[in-house]
Amino acid sequence: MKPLIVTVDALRELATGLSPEAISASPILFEIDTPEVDLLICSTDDHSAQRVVLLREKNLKERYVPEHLALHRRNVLSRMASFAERARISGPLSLPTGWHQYKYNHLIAFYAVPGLDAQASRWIAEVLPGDRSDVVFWLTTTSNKKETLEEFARSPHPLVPQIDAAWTQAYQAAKRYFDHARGPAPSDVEMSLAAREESTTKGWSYDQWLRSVSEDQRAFIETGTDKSIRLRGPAGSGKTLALTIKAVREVMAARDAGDEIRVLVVTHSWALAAQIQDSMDSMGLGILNEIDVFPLLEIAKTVSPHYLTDTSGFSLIGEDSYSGKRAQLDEIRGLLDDFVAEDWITYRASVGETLCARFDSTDEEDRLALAWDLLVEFGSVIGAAAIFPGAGSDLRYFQLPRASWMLPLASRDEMRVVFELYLRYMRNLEARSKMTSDQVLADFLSHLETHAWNRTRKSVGYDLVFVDEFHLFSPLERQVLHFLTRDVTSYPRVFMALDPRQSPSEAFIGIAAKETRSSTSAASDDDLGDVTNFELTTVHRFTPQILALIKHVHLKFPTFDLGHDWDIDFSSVESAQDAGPLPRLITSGTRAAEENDLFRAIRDLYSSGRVAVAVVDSRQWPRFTEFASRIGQPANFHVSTISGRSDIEGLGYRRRGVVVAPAEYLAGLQFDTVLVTGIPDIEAPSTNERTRLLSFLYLALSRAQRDVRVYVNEDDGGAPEVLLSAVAGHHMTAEKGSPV
Ligand SMILES: Nc1ncnc2c1ncn2[C@@H]1O[C@H](COP(=O)(O)OP(=O)(O)OP(=O)(O)O)[C@@H](O)[C@H]1O
Repeated sequence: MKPLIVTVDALRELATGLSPEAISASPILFEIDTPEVDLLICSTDDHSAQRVVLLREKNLKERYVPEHLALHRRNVLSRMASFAERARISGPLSLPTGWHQYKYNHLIAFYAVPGLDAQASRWIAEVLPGDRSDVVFWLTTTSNKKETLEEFARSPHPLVPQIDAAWTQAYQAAKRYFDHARGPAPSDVEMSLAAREESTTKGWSYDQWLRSVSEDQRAFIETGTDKSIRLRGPAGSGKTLALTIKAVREVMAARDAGDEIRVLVVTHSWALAAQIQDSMDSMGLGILNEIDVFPLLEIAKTVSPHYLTDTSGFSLIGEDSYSGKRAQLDEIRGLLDDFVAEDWITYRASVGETLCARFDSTDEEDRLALAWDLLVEFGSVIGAAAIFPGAGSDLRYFQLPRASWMLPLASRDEMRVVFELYLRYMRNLEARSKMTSDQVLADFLSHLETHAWNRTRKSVGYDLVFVDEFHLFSPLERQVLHFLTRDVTSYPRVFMALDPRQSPSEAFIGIAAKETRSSTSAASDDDLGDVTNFELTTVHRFTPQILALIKHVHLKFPTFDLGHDWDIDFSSVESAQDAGPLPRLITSGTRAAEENDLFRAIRDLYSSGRVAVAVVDSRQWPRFTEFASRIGQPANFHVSTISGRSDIEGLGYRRRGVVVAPAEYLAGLQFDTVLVTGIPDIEAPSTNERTRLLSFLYLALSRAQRDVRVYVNEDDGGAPEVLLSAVAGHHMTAEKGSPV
C-alpha cells in the first residue's frame, strides 16, 4: 500500500475522534491520493510544515494507523503527533519514560499506545535530517512479531519516499480547496430560510422586539449605563436576546445624540458570537459598525502585543476547542504514567487513601479520570490564578481557597504532588513549544496593566462591554474584561448575562461563586464598583413540559457552595410557551440499537425543524462522530459536527439540519428538537464528576424548544436514577427502544 503523508495538525484533528469517513466533510482537512502517495493536509498548515510519513502495509480496513491498532486509533494518532512535535525540538530527542524508547543510529522505537495494547506494539520511527524535521514511521513490531532496531537497520527495507513534488502539488490543491471553502456559502434555499426562522431574533425587526420584550427584560434594557449590571436567569429566559437589544439600543441612543460610541459584546465561543452577530444583522438596522462581537480569546490574540510579536514559535493549544483539550489531556496522561512509574513511590506515604488509590489504579478509565481532574486543576485553578513555575509559586498555590467543585485535596502534601505534576506539565509544554489559552490571557492581562495600554485604551477601548454567558468565564478572563473599557476615570461598565446553573467542564462556577459572594476577597466584581442585579424568571425558549423536567434535574444538583447572589429561585420560574409533548426516555437494548433509534428519530424529525444530538459525556464522543458521518452520507441529511477547531473556523453550521456535538459546545444555542445521548452512569463517579455530568445534562435539555428525547442503552447500564425518578414523577414518558 502507498505511504501516507500527514502533518501534525492533521493528526491532531484526527485524534479528536473524527471518524475517517467524516474526513471528506471536514472543513479543515483535505485529503488527496496521488499515484505514489496519499496526503492529508490541515488548513492551518503552511508549505514549510513538518511532514509525517507513514509506511503502510496492506491496510485494507484502516488507513491511518497499523490495522491491528484500529481500535486504539485516537491514542495512536495522538502519540504520533506528540512524537513529531518532540522531533522538532533542537537537541537530542527524548521521549517520556513511559514510552520506553530505544535508539539505534537514526532509528528510535517506542510504545505506540499509552497504557499498552494487548500486543505491546512499538513503532520504529526515524527523524529525517533537515530543517523540517520530517518524521518517518516505518512499521510497528508486536510481542508476536519482534524485530529489534538493529535487525531492522540491517534488513533490506524501502527507501524513504521522495515526497517533495507530491507535497507541493497537494499543498496547492489544498490551499485552493480551503480558500474556496471559506468563501461565501453557496445559496441554498433551505439554509437561508432556516437561518431566519431559527435565529434568536426570529427575523423580527428591532422595533418589533422593543414592543414584545417582557417586563423584566425591558427593565434591564432601559436601565441606565452608569453602573455595571448582572442579568441573571435560567436557560432560555431571554438573556442573550435582552443583552443584544440593549447593546443595539445604546448605539441607537448615541447616534441620536450625535455621540461616538464603541460597544463590545464578548462571548465564550465563536458559535455564540456568530449567533449574536446574525441576530443584529437581521434586525433591519443595517450594519452596526459601532459594535464588535468576539470571543474573548480572539480579542487577546488580536490585541495582545505579546501574542502578536511572539516569535518564539510557540503555538496555542487549549484554544477553547475540543481538540485543544484533548491534546492537553493526552499530555497529562503521559505525564501521569511516567510519574507513577518513577517518582510516585516517594510521595505515596504522604498521600491520603482516596487519592492514593487513584494514583495506584492501573485501570485505564481511572487514569483518564484522574488526568481529567488534573487538567481542570492546572487550567482552572493554578493557571487561572496566574501561578507560573518560579520561586514561591508553590506557596501561592497552597494558599488558594478550595471550592467544592475542585479536585478534593485533603492536605498540603497532596497539593504538593499535584503541584509537582503541574511543574512537569509546564516544562513539557515549553519543551514542545506549546502554550495554553490561560497563558495567552495572563500575558494579555499584564499588557492591559501597562502605561502603554492605559494611553491607547482611550482610543481603542470600548465605552460599554457586554458579556454573554458570564458564568463560563474564568476569574482570569473576568479580570481581562475590566481593562477593555475606554474611560479610565470611572469604574468599567460591564453588562453580564449569566446562568449560575450552567457550568462548563472547567466548572468555573465554584470559584466564581466564591468571589462574587465575598466582598473582602479580590473579587473581580469588586472592581466594578456597584453592580445591580436584574432577574429573569420567565422562560421563553421551551415548553412547560421541558421546564418541569429541567426543574427536576436542577433539584438533583448537589448543593453548590454558591452563596445568596447565585441562588435562583427555580420554583418561581415559568414558561411562556404553549404546552408541548412530554419529554421521552427511550431505552434501547444495545449501543448499536440506540444509534438505530436515534437515526430513525432524525429521519422522522428532519423535515420539521432543526435537530441537535447532544452528547452528555464527551468521552463517548468518538462513537458519535462515526454516527454523524454515517447519517451524513450522500442523500441523507445535512449533518454538522462541532468537534473542535471546525467551530472556531466559524462554520455556518447552525443553519444546517442536524447538529451533532458534545453538550458543552451547544451553550447559548437552540434547536426545535434535542436528542440527548451519551449519558454515562451519573450516580457512580465522584461528586465532582457527577456535578459536571448533571450540569451537561441540564445544558443539553435546555437547548430544546419543543421536543426533548433522551436515549440510553442497556450496554451502558440503562437510565440513571435522575431520569427514572423523572419518569416516576410524570415529567417524562418511558418507552423501550429497539432490542438489538
Ligand atoms: N420576550 C420574549 N418574547 C418571545 N420570545 C422571546 C422573548 N425573549 C426571548 N425569547 C426567545 O426565547 C429564546 C431564548 O432566548 P435566549 O437565547 O436569549 O435565552 P438565554 O437566556 O440566553 O438562554 P441560554 O442561557 O440557555 O443560552 C429565543 O428563541 C428568543 O427569541
